[in-house]
Amino acid sequence: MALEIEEQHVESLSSMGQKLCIKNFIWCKEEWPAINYNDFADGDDIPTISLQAILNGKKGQEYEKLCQAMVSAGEKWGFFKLVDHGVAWETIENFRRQLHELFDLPMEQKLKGARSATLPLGYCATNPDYGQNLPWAEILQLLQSPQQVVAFARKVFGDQHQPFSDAMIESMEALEKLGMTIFEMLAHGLGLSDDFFTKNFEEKEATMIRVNRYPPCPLPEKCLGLGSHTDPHTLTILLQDEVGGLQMLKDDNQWVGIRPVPNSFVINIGDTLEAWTNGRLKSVIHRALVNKEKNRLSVAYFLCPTTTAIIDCPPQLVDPNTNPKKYVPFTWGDFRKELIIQKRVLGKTALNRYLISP
Ligand SMILES: O=C(O)CCC(=O)C(=O)O
Ligand SMILES: [Fe+2]
Repeated sequence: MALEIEEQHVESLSSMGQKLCIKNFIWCKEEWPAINYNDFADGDDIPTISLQAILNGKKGQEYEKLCQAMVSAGEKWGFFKLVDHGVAWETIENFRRQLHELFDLPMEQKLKGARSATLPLGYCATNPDYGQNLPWAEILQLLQSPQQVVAFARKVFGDQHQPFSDAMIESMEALEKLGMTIFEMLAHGLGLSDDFFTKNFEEKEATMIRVNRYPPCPLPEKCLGLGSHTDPHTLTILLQDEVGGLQMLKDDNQWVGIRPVPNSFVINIGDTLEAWTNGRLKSVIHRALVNKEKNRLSVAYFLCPTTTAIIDCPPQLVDPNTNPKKYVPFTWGDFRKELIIQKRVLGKTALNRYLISP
């Protein structure tokens, strides 16, 4: 019976001419999840931060408290949930609807916007770079570039591209604005000038969005939507739907599910921000599980600095005795090149090359 399942053709993730079976997606045993996609340990969840008190733009005592709370969450968990964040929920709902419509199209039509062999931008069914341990996911990656969004949408939808293009561009703009607010708050909470990070984000097109849609999977105990990894960028704003499946690895080496909350974002620190803050803010390993019944949609918005931005931790975050400088300065462009060559990042291997004493 088990073998029969493994021989089943995976239509939703097989590109044209490719015939993938479930067994192609089975991960090595060490990676098999021991807890389910919908297991959430109450009390052990990441902190929730509400921006309600500062939505009117006033920066009083409440602002100080929130900045501190954000930094503490970044230090202890590397993750937090953000509610009352100021992004109109209709914008997000419409975006999600458009994304589902895209993924619901016949494979043939989606492949009109397929990524090329050299640039990981566009649509792909699972990830062809991986060879083994294939992610059980359809993926769309695009840069924050209205021209690129429209070019992609035109390939897939032709003259009917406008609703998709508009929804994608509007959401990217809202996420960018939210990202800058978070960066200002983190800088403030760390005792840096408020624009310490944001002034390095002038090149909007450096930022990337990845949409993951995980189809129902007949063998969720042996497959993964996305294997354990850290995000190499600076900060991720993640939108997950109500299904659940995102898990993070706590410092006691236990996986914990991040319970979906309506109208919220999950924010996590990436490797580059960990280096930028000399290890104060933590980039934490996480993964996405799949399930037997439901499609799951998640959108990861990876904030990336300008190509020439120099990632160098400020002196305020270095103490020669207790916390010496951990990384040599590097540019985002240099690190990004490494990431493209390396293709699959396991742990923080790409960043390790900048460690002062590995
Ligand atoms: O699907 C999720 O919840 C996680 C996605 C993620 O970690 C990523 O795209 O980097
Ligand atoms: Fe991630």
